[in-house]
Amino acid sequence: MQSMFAAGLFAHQVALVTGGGSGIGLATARELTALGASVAICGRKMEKIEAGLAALAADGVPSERLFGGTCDIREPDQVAAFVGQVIERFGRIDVLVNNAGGQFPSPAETLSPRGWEAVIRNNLNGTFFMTREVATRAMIPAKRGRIVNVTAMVVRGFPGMSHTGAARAGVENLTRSLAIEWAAHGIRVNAVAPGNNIRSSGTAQYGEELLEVTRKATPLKRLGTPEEVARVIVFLSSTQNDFVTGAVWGIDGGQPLWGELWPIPEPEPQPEAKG
Ligand SMILES: CCCCCCCCC/C=C/C(=O)SCCNC(=O)CCNC(=O)[C@H](O)C(C)(C)COP(=O)(O)OP(=O)(O)OC[C@H]1O[C@@H](n2cnc3c(N)ncnc32)[C@H](O)[C@@H]1OP(=O)(O)O
Ligand SMILES: NC(=O)C1=CN([C@@H]2O[C@H](COP(=O)(O)OP(=O)(O)OC[C@H]3O[C@@H](n4cnc5c(N)ncnc54)[C@H](OP(=O)(O)O)[C@@H]3O)[C@@H](O)[C@H]2O)C=CC1
Repeated sequence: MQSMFAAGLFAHQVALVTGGGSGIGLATARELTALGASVAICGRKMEKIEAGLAALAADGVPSERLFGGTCDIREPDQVAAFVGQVIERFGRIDVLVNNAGGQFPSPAETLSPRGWEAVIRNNLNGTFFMTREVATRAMIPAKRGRIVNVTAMVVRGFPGMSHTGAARAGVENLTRSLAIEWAAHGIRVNAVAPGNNIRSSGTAQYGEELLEVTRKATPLKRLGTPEEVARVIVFLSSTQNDFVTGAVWGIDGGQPLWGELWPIPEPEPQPEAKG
């Protein structure tokens, strides 16, 4: 497909995409490499990273512009080691896409403390560890950088997944704080919030039935694609948008504006107040 971006827009630039072995992360890595970037991808499972690197190589990206390895973003030591490898390999990091994340459905009342913590660590702590490492070691010294945090559509809360709703809202607020703190360093920080309606390797785990529910709750009456989300991420990653910072960009087919999101038990009817 023809790109909406100018050829060579990311030539001589380096991007680190967490969770870049699958789904939205891989679609972002493909768009960035097609535009000339060198890209480093990481995830917990090496098979996924190898599959991602193979897909990028099959696109025709030369191996000298690709790097991948395992890194659990929840572990500060692994984050430090991976970022060090990327800097050693490419010498710089211009773009960080914090895309890695995920959770499991659970009613709040039965969430165990460990379950809550697992999801907060995966989505909020991990994003912070990676962001600070890349900023302090590559972007602040270079006085330039663009960070894009992938969150989720949480403006209406996230009933049934309150842990991830809280974590993603935390990332959105972190986005705003760092956009201000690091403006002086030439670093822009933005977030992209996909609707909970993107057909990907991630949502495949939730099953076709739930995807159909979420499609029906979307005014545009279809699911989004990882490539559509990737184009918003790439737009915010480019130097063509240097006046955009601290923003949260939704890409959701209008989902937050309308209707019931998905079925959780309906609240009980309540008597009207007397006076
Ligand atoms: C209404 C919905 C609308 C759904 C609407 C559909 C739209 C969805 C939109 C979003 C799409 C995406 O995000 S796409 C991305 C999709 N991918 C994912 O979501 C998978 C990501 N999940 C993971 O990576 C992991 O499960 C992760 C969250 C990090 C937790 O892994 P850990 O190894 O840290 O966890 P463990 O050590 O195994 O367990 C830690 C605790 O968490 C609990 N725990 C772990 N998995 C659990 C599970 N499936 N169900 C219950 N509890 C679980 C355990 O019981 C433990 O608590 P104790 O028992 O007390 O010890
Ligand atoms: N698809 C959708 O509708 C929506 C997606 N999102 C979010 O968008 C992002 C991408 O999702 P999507 O592409 O759909 O799903 P995927 O499951 O394909 O992508 C998640 C990626 O993150 C990696 N990852 C997860 N946890 C960690 C970790 N602790 N450390 C390092 N890597 C990790 C996974 O690799 P590995 O398992 O090997 O670690 C995987 O490659 C996620 O944050 C997701 O929650 C948000 C809203 C909606």
